[in-house]
Amino acid sequence: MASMSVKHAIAAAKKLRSLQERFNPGGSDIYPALMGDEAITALIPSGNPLSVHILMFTRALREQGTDEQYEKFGRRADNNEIIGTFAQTELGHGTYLRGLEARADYDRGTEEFVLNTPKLSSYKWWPGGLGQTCNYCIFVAQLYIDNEAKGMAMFVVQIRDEETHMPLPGVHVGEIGKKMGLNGVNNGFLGLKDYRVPRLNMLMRHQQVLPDGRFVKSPVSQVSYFPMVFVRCMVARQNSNYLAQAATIATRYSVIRRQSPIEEGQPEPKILEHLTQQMKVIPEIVTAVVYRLAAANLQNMYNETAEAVYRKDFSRLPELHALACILKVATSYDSTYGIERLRQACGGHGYLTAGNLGNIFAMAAPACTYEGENSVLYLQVGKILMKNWSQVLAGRELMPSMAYISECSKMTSFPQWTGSWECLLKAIQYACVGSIRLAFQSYNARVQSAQSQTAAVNYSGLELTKAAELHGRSYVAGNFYQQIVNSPNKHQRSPQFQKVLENMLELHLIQIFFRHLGDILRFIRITEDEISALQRRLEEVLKELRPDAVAITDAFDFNDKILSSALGCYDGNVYERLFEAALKHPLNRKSVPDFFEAHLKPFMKENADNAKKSKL
Ligand SMILES: CC(C)(COP(=O)(O)OP(=O)(O)OC[C@H]1O[C@@H](n2cnc3c(N)ncnc32)[C@H](O)[C@@H]1OP(=O)(O)O)[C@@H](O)C(=O)NCCC(=O)NCCSC(=O)/C=C/CC(=O)O
Ligand SMILES: Cc1cc2nc3c(=O)[nH]c(=O)nc-3n(C[C@H](O)[C@H](O)[C@H](O)COP(=O)(O)OP(=O)(O)OC[C@H]3O[C@@H](n4cnc5c(N)ncnc54)[C@H](O)[C@@H]3O)c2cc1C
Repeated sequence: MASMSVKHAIAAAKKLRSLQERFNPGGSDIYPALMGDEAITALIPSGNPLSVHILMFTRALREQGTDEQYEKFGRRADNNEIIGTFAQTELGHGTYLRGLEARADYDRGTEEFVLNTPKLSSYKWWPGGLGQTCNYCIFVAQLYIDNEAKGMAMFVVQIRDEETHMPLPGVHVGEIGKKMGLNGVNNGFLGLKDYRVPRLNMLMRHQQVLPDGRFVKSPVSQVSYFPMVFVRCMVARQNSNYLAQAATIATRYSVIRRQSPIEEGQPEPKILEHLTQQMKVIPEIVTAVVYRLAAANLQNMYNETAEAVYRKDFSRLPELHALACILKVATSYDSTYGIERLRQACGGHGYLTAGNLGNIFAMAAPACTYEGENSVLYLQVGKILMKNWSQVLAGRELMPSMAYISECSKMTSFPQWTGSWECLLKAIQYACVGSIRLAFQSYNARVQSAQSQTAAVNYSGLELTKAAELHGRSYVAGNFYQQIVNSPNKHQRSPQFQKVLENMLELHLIQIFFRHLGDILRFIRITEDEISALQRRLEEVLKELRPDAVAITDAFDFNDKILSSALGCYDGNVYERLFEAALKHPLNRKSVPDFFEAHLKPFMKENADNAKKSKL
């Protein structure tokens, strides 16, 4: 599987390179890299072994290396002359980066770093492509000068000979084993023993070790985390894509499959005529659209921040970090939940490999873990919200994406309930700010009672993660509302299209309202009649969107090859394709399977003989 994936990945990378040269010669590299990875990954159901090379190795060289280091390593990496990965996680540490055990000791005598993974738990473990594909990596290690720890640093390390691909002396490298999915990626392990690299192999754009061993600290230590921020932004886009693929498959299947008359004596309807089926499928279509728009917004913010960081302006890093965490978590959680719900909406055929929904789930699910495990990133955002609440209490202005927190903090009570979109959006924001206030009271009480900040974060973790989740909902719903209601290009839309968008906004806001009804009722009084009215509107808007469901998913414009699903093909010939896939199964090559003579027949004969004996 790995070699097939590498072959496909190389072919796709070549194709994309030629497309880029044709349509976007010398254009900005960020989009093709994204498109390249998404397109290659979409074409290789077992995952793209070049993904981390495209998304992290080349980017880290560009953003963390000096211009000279980019000339030496980055150009060759961008041109796929060398293939690398991002080797940060270890067998014993993934989340707590300050606990990483791999070490780089500076030898001023030879102006080299001596790299070691001192224990088994220090081995790098997980990096994509590390097992068999890569001949280089970015090796993340704790920097030591005269045995004094200086923090994390990144090193360009060649791990295999460029001609023979043999592991170099001092390198122990291989594949970590079968996974739930993405088995074409050859995630690997790497051990280094007294492995020497020249001083200039340490990426030194933001921090330096001078020849005599003097250390020049980075102006902002967190900028070394920037490669992860990029991938978090990319995950938001990638996982909304996975959800859109699953929604396309389930929608198309739901208008082909007929089952269970709604009226006695009537013909069996398409299953999408059942209201409960509409509730399973249509909200996921809308969620995919909502996250695609939010991810596009975040990507723009990343690009702007990356350019600012290049100019040594680090001011926008904290807001980008918070939003990248929020969107990476919300999109990966909601897409994996949504893909599984869509699989269940396709009955038994949803469980067939030929439907491809299981594989889409297996591709989407690890995003809840990699690039920062979701609960850990929610805690990050919870901490940031605590800091911003202190700013609110001090009357200071907040970052733009948190401005609503200041506004809501000034409200002594929630205004008269109207049920309008603005009312629903404000309700989610108001519940978020209420949660932040409660979390802050708990957190602050702990700090006041002499708990350390780290301990107070841990013991306030449930309230911090709730506040973070509601902040994510507020940001995503607010972005969708702005794009539908206040977009500058709204007048260019036909009234029919605007109506479809508004129906999607109505559905999204009502769905989020019901999903967080408990969180909202904690801070806002809403009567039973007002809630029942929203229930009616939910049923109504599902009915309104039903005729547009296929058109919206067709607009995602996934080629049948990308969907790779017998249930979701454009021509709708589901049963023919399911049967065609079944007949291709190796077990159908012979009428009598080999195991009959070898196992089944003796087993049945033995049982028959025993039965006869017991009768005698
Ligand atoms: C959990 C983390 C963030 C903890 O960071 P740490 O420095 O240990 O401590 P703090 O939480 O106190 O943070 C200090 C300070 O730094 C700010 N900050 C943290 N992260 C960032 C960031 N990325 N950008 C900007 N600022 C950041 C934080 O807000 C604090 O600011 P103050 O103002 O309060 O001082 C860290 O350990 C972490 O990120 N862990 C997760 C590790 C991870 O993401 N690993 C991914 C490995 S690569 C991978 O998975 C690849 C997958 C392949 C694929 O995608 O296919
Ligand atoms: C498919 C895949 C691809 C990957 N590719 C790469 C790669 O290319 N390069 C790379 O370097 N890494 C890669 N990783 C590793 C990934 O980044 C780590 O798995 C991730 O950072 C989590 O670290 P961990 O697995 O060590 O879990 P741990 O950090 O051990 O966490 C385990 C669990 O403990 C809990 N936990 C941990 N810390 C806290 C906390 N502070 N508060 C509360 N709970 C906590 C969480 O529930 C967490 O799920 C990949 C992982 C996967 C699954």
